[in-house]
Amino acid sequence: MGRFSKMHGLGNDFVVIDARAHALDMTESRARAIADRHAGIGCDQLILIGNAPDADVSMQIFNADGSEVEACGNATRCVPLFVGRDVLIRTRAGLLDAKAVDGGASVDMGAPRFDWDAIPLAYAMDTLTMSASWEDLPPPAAVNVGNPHIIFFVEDLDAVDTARLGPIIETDPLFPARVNVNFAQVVGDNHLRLIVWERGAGLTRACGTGACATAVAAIRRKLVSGPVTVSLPGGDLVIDWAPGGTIRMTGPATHVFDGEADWSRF
Ligand SMILES: N[C@H](CCC[C@H](N)C(=O)O)C(=O)O
Repeated sequence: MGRFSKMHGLGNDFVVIDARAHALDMTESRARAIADRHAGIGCDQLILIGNAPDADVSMQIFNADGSEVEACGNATRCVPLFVGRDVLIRTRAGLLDAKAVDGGASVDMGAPRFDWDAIPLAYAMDTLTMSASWEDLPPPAAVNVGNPHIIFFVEDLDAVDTARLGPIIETDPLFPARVNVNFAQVVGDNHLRLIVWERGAGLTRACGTGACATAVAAIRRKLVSGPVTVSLPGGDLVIDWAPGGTIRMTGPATHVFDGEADWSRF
């Protein structure tokens, strides 16, 4: 039997497994089965905490569709709560410094990348205002914050059919690794509203890396100035970034319950 913790960041929910003492072979199909909300435990992402030679812990991230990915902002904020102290985390996107703050955590998410081949895109293009369009959406921006994001700034977020447009854009051939799709509305000099169709998970109640990417793109386009409050369906995150620097994300982290499971059954 193996223990797990059910946790979330603003309703973006996770099954967190401590694999430091007993390694667990996680495959796409096993991750998908665990994440299944009807036949499994249910989560947007599955998080495996392990050992790392150059950090306090390692973190592996699997989307609900089983795909292993580079970064997850909301889960990163849960790690200090899960481990019980501030931690340096080794991820596929690099080393992340996560410190517990009242009710959550503050994380240095590293520096954003903007080159077309760092997003990645299938061919060269300006990523501040892309020469690509989908239906009547405005020209987007693209940012890599460890994982790939495209950001549309719209006049009326409630008028956008995010559930229909999200999967179309996520799987567009312009994105060889697929993409997380961010729909944002500027609501103040330091305030954005955001809805995210996540690669490999669909519409979630919050996306930490999406909030980072969207705040960075808005600052680059001079639509807002930092620190930026990003209001997602599940609640608010505060993102601070200045050109040339790293991104600081601060927000809640919640432990819901612990459980036990026989992983061989998945
Ligand atoms: N769906 C993302 C991973 C989870 C990101 C999100 N849950 C967050 O809080 O950053 C991807 O495929 O890159």
